[in-house]
Amino acid sequence: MLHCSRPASSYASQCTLARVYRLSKSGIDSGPVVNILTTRGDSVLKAIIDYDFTFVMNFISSRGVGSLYWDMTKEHMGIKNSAGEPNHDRVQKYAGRGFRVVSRPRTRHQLDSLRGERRLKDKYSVFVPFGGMSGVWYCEGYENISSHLRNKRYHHLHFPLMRFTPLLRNIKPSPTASAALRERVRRPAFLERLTHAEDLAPLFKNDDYIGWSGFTGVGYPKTVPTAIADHVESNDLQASPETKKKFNLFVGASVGPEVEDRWARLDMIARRYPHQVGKDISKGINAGRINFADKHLSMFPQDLTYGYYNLRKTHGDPRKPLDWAIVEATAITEDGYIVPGASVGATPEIVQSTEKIIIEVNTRIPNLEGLHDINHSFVPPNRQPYVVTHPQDRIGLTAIPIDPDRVVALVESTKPDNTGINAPENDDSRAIARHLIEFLSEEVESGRLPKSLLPLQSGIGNVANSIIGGLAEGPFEQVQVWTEVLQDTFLRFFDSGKLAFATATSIRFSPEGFDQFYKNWATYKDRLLLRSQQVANSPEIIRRLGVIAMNTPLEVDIYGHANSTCALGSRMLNGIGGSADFLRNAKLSIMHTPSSRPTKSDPTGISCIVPFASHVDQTEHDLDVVVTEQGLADLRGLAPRERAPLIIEKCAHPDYRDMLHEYYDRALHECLARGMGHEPHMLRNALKMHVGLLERGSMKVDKWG
Ligand SMILES: CC(=O)SCCNC(=O)CCNC(=O)[C@H](O)C(C)(C)COP(=O)(O)OP(=O)(O)OC[C@H]1O[C@@H](n2cnc3c(N)ncnc32)[C@H](O)[C@@H]1OP(=O)(O)O
Repeated sequence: MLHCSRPASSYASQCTLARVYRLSKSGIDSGPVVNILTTRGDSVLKAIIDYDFTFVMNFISSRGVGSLYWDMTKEHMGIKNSAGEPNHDRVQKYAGRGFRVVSRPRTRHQLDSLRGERRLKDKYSVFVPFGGMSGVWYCEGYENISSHLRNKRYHHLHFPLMRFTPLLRNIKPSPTASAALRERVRRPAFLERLTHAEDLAPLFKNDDYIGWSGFTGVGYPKTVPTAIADHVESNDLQASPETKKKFNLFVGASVGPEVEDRWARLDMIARRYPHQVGKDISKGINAGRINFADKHLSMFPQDLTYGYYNLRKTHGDPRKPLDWAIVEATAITEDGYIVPGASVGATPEIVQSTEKIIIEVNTRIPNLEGLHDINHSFVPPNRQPYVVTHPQDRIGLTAIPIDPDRVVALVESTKPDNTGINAPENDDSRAIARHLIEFLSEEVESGRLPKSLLPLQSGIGNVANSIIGGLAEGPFEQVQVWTEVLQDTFLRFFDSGKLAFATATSIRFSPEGFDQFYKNWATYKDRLLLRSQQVANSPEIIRRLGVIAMNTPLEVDIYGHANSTCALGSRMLNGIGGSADFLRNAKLSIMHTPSSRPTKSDPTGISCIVPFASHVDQTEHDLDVVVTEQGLADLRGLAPRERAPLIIEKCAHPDYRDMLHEYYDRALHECLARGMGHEPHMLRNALKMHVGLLERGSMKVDKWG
C-alpha cells in the first residue's frame, strides 16, 4: 500500500511549483519515496530544472524517463547549483544514497554541461520515451528517433534557461565547425551533431561492444578512443571494480599503438578480435587479461554480420552486434556516406552492425574520394558473387553507405596515422627476394606464368618489402597486384613503371611514404583501388585471378605445415591476418622466412625450419614453395617423404641442417618399421628443439635420444 502526503516544499515558493505529493510505502519519510510534482505553469519541468542540485535532474514524466545530467548520474555524482552549506541535509540525503557532491566539476564535460543555459533537448540530456518509439532519444546531436517526433511532440518541453552559479558559466564554447570540416562534410545535418570527443567519452559503458575503422595502423579513429582513455585515466575509473570499464573491441586488423596499446595498458580491453599488433596488447593477451580470437581477415566481417560475436552479449538490441562504431572519414557525401582514409578494412560491416555511429572526420589527411570500391554485405541465402575478373574491376560505390539516423556524433580530428617506418630490408631479405625472382622467371620461361606474372599478394615486413623492391628492378612488366596491404616499396614499384595496377584494403606507408603519395596523388590515383577486407581477401576472387601469394611464418616444418601466430605453440604474436585467406586459395602459395632468428644467447638460436610446427596455421595441403635466404624448395607435386629432405637441404640454416636430416632419417626408419611411415615423426623428439629454446635459449640439439 502507498501512502500519500503533501509536505511543504522549501523551494515551491521559488518557482512555478504548486504542490509536491510524496508517495512512500511506510507513510514515513524513509525508504524509497516518489515525489509527484504539480506546477502552476505550463510544465513541471521548469520546477525540476530550477532545483538547486543536479541529483534531482533525473525524472519520470507521463511521456518517458529523462536525465539532464546522465553522465554524472552514472558516476554517482552531483553538483551544487547555488551557494549554501555543503553539509546541507539535502546533500546528506543523496550521500546516503551513494552519491557524492562536488563543489567543482572534475572534467571538462561536467563543466560544460553546467554552462549557462540548459534546455531539456540539449546535447547533455537523455530522454527515453515510453512506447511507440524505438531506442533512446539523445538530445540534439544524439538523437536517434525521427526528427519530426523531436520537433513536434517535444516542442512544448523546451525550457529557456537554468540558473547556475556565475563561476560555472561559459567555461567552454560548443565546438564550431572549421572551414576545412565544412568543406569535407557535404551533409549539413551532420554538422549539427558536431561534438567534443571528451563529451562522448563518459557515454561508453563497461562491457560495451565497440567497432573501429582501421587496418594495419591506418584509417583508425584517433580522437574519440584517446578521449575515452583520458576519461578513464583522469577519473581513475579502473581503480575500483564498480567504476572499471572494459570494452569488447572489434577492428578489421591492427590500429595505431597510441590508442590500442594505451587501452591495453589501462586494462580497458576485455575482448579483441581479429588481429592486433602492439607490445602492450599482445602482453595483455598473453597475460590472460584480454580474450583474443584470431580469425581469417576475410571471415571476420561476415562473422560479425552473422551475429557470431554477440551470441553471448546480454545487453542492447540483439540484431545489432555492436553498441558503437567509431569510424574515421576523410569526407562525408551528400547522402551521408563515409569516404574512408587509407584503409577500408571491415568498416562497411562495422557500420552495418552497430546501433550508434560516431564519425571522426580527419581534416589533416587529404580527402581520398575516388580511391575506394565499397560493397554491401549480404548474408546467405542472399549473398552475391563478387564479379571481379581483373584487379582494376570496380564493383561497388566510392563511399560507405550508412543509416544517417544512427549517426549520433561527429568529431573533427587532425591526428595523423601513426605508421612509423617500414621494416628495413637486409641481406637475408634481399637474398630471399633474389631466389623468388629467379623462381618466377623460370615459371615464365616454362610457360606456367605469363610475362606480366599473375596478380601478386605480398604480406608485411622486411622480406615482403624486399621482394616488391626487387620486382621494381626485375624483369617483369605490366605487373598487377591483388593484395591486402601496400608498403613503401610499392611506391618504388609504381615509379619504375612496371606496376600497372594495385588493389588492396589498406595502404600502410611510412610517414615519408605518405608524404610522397599525397604529393603525387594525381599520378597514383588511377592505378590504385582500396576495397573492403572481405573483398580484398575473398577466396573466390583470389582463386579466380590465380594470385601469387607470399607471406612470412614464424616457422615451417619439414613437411610444409607453417606457424604464423603462436611462438612456441603458446605465445600469440599478431594473428593469422590474411595469410591463410591467400595461401589456401592462391595459384602459387609461397612462404618466405629467414632460416634462423637470433635469441639473446645465440645468434642462430631459433631455427625457422623445425621437425614439427608447434602450432599450425597453414597446412601442407596449402603450401607450394618455401624459401629462405639459403634457397628455395619447390614442393609442388611432392609427397611428404619427398618434401622433408628437400626443405631441409634447400631452406634450413647450416647450423641446423645435419640435425634435421638426422631427425628425419631416424623418424623414417622407426615409422616404416611400424608400418606408419607416411609423414614420419619421433613423437618423443618432435618438439625437442622448441623445448631447448624455452629452457636454454637455443634450438640446437646435441642428440635426439
Ligand atoms: C595484416 C595482414 O594480415 S598482412 C598479410 C600477411 N599477414 C600475416 O602473415 C600475419 C602473420 N604473420 C606475422 O604476423 C609476421 O609475419 C610474423 C610475426 C609471423 C613474423 O614477422 P617478423 O617481423 O619476421 O617477426 P619477428 O622477427 O619480429 O619475430 C616476432 C617475435 O617472435 C619471435 N619468434 C620468431 N620466430 C620464432 C620462432 N620460430 N619460435 C619462437 N619465437 C619466434 C621473435 O623472437 C620475436 O620475439 P620478440 O617480440 O620477443 O622479439
